[in-house]
Amino acid sequence: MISKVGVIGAGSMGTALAQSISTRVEEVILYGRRREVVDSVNNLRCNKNYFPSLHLNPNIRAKLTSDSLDLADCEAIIITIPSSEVRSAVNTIRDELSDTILITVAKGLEYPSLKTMSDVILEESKNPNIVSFSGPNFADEIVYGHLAGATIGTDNSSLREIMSDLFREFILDFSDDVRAVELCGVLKNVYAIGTGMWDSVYSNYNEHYMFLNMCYKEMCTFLREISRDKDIFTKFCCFGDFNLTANVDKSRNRTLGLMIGKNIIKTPYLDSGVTFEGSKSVKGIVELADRHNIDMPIAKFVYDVLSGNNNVRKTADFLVKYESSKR
Ligand SMILES: NC(=O)C1=CN([C@@H]2O[C@H](COP(=O)(O)OP(=O)(O)OC[C@H]3O[C@@H](n4cnc5c(N)ncnc54)[C@H](O)[C@@H]3O)[C@@H](O)[C@H]2O)C=CC1
Ligand SMILES: O=C(CO)COP(=O)(O)O
Repeated sequence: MISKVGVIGAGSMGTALAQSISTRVEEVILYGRRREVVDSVNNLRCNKNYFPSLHLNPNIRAKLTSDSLDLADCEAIIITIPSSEVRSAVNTIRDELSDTILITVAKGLEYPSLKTMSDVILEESKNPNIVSFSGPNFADEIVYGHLAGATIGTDNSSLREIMSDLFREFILDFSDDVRAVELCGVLKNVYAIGTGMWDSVYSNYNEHYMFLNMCYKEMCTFLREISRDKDIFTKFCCFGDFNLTANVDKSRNRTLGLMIGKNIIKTPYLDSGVTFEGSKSVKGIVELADRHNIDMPIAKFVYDVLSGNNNVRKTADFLVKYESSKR
């Protein structure tokens, strides 16, 4: 159904999705900021900064975001850059976005607006054809064509059909609450950091799964308040992605929590250049929770430790006492 797709962001997820959908469409343009990445895609047929040993399919071409983009030719555009960059990136190209489908993959919340990326994209582009794509998806597995599940957020049935065709490499489920799908991705990053912190202090399986359960309960309490989709809890974007990111050491967010807990990284945590989405979103999640009067001690734990206001051991002990006091 779709023949040409633009992917903004030639990092891990951008390259992975470009490779995945290239089997379904005639042409994929991968838009990158760095000349060396664009040159390696076009001349060596690989993205040497992210997946140096992967041969990219021949219908993937790369372009510099600073050049003329010709985005108007693309029937769909997938936005795969860190959330903190989305507003300015979309603003720069807003005149070319009026007729396309915009797919957001970024798992972050804007601060201090507390807007999800679909809100940000709508505000900047004025184009309502926005779909959220989220699930338990490590880019380094997608890029090699391994099976994966994802949730498509859209309330438009024809977009649903188009997405089913475009992402045929995935097992999909659907939600008509675009924002809830995105918030699942934001929340699971926060709890992945928290679980990493917790696991740096408590190392038994019982302790790990007790905490994991507490995190999921807190995440569900938040979603129950915010989500129009009452079945969101069993979808890929929620249960699957929460588990993947909190449990698997390949997750950057979980690794950040582990490294802080083991004193490899000092707090207050300052931006390192690595895409640790949860560290940027946690303050917004804590404020959203306050706004809706939702008790979220674990999100506060993560925020307190990252901002240097408390250490992992003390805060983990506080959480145990807090949970016990609810009896
Ligand atoms: N890597 C993964 O397994 C997954 C990542 N995501 C989400 O996708 C988003 C991107 O993550 P990754 O690809 O992993 O990050 P990454 O750090 O691997 O790549 C991000 C890329 O975006 C580029 N970039 C930044 N600002 C840009 C701009 N204004 N214009 C063009 N390019 C720009 C950077 O140069 C970098 O190449 C994040 O929100 C992440 O949570 C979602 C699912 C899985
Ligand atoms: O979103 C992801 C998997 O679904 C990637 O997680 P990290 O950003 O923690 O690596």
